[in-house]
Amino acid sequence: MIEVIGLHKQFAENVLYSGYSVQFCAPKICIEAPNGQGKTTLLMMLAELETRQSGQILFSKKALTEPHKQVAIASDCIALPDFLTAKQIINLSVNTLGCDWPTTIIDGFNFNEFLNTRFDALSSGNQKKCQLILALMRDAPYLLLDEPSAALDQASIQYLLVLLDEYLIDKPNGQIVITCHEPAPFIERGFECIPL
Ligand SMILES: Nc1ncnc2c1ncn2[C@@H]1O[C@H](COP(=O)(O)OP(=O)(O)OP(=O)(O)O)[C@@H](O)[C@H]1O
Repeated sequence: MIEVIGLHKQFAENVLYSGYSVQFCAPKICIEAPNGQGKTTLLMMLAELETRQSGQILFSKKALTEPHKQVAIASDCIALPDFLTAKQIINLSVNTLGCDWPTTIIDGFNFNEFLNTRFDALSSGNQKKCQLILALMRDAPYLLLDEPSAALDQASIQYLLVLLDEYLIDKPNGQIVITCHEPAPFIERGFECIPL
């Protein structure tokens, strides 16, 4: 369970969260809220890639000790070295995090033919696939996906849904949190929708 307690977050004068508390109890959560409400910022704070002014974030009642091992996140907000090819970027994760080369996920997303394309030359859907591959290959117990279906073709959305169906099977304390403006397919697959 992920628990946010008394969160305060603002950018300059823009207060996004003031004394915000929430418990994400269901294994699969979909956060739905209008543009600009702070969904991406919340995911980034959960992954400790964005600071907060105050408040606590607990995972199974504890603060994270090794965020890069415990949490994997995919978001357009996370800048990738876009002068590298997709294969080189994936290899960075293989080498630095000790993950296996994600053959099955790359095949599932029909991404093989784009591996030698520079990230900045990929289409938006293929950039999204690359971000998802990088997060999913880490097999972390907590998986955070920021608008994972945005820009994906239908076949890839279906593949993602199957992957997410199976993701938690070997992770009894794991959780998936996504943000999504079109949550219907995720709700059909057992995601609980939570407003901010
Ligand atoms: N690094 C930053 N510096 C300043 N303001 C920021 C920064 N990151 C986000 N914001 C602001 O915080 C607010 C919330 O942004 P965020 O991206 O979290 O919203 P969101 O709910 O994910 O929106 P969307 O549905 O459009 O993706 C916006 O007003 C945004 O401009």
